Amino acid sequence: MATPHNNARMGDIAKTVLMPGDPLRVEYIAKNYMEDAVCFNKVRGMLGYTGTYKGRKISVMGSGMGMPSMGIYSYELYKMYDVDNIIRVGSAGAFKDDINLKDIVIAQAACTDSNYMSQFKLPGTFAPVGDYNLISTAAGKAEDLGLNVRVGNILSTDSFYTYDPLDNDAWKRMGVLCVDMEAAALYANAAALSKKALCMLTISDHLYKSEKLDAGERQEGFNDMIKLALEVAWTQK
Ligand SMILES: O=P(O)(O)O[C@H]1O[C@H](CO)[C@@H](O)[C@H]1O
Ligand SMILES: O=c1cc[nH]c(=O)[nH]1
Repeated sequence: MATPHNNARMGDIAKTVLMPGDPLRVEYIAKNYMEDAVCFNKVRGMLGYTGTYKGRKISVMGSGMGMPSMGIYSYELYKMYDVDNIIRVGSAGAFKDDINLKDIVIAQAACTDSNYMSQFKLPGTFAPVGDYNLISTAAGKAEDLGLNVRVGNILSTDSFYTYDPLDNDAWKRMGVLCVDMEAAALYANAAALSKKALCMLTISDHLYKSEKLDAGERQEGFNDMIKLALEVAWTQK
């Protein structure tokens, strides 16, 4: 049962899917961390692989960039392919001064400047939150692996380039740790479809220190986060 964006058949995709924005990060994870990885999707270059990690079936698929793209791919995985858990493994720009390049942030919740939530027709403001079980499992596994992670509030924005730097200042003042472009849509879809989601991010840019990773480091420099996400995925049935 293919969709307009995914060629996989029912059963090709595991119950837990790791989801980076970049499809080349998908290939990197499949080839370096999974055994017997088989490609289930190439439509639009949005690669998807299923393989095993420590004997457990796990998939990895790209989301593309931005809330509409994450909205499509996560909806189809949850609704059409009966996926239970999506773990986003993304990159982010840091707001807080005590966060540095390559640090890992676990998104407890995701604020947004996007109109994505309007489709749910709520009589107020929705707070997109990660699944508590996945968050606490990730925090515990990070400790086991000796990784120093931050758990907190993030921003999912529609605009990578900010015309008014004061916008970032306002989020920073509210204790928001960093910015990505997809977590809020993922958390909202999980809530709407009674599924589970977690977003973890490696800091690729610091928006107040003018520091950034290059394209190669963005594609392949996220090994600690990938290991952490796989360890969390491994705990899920
Ligand atoms: O590295 P990924 O997972 O794509 O995440 C971040 O990088 C992209 C912007 O460069 C956006 O998708 C943002 O959320
Ligand atoms: O969304 C993102 C991702 C990485 N760096 C940023 O500044 N923003």
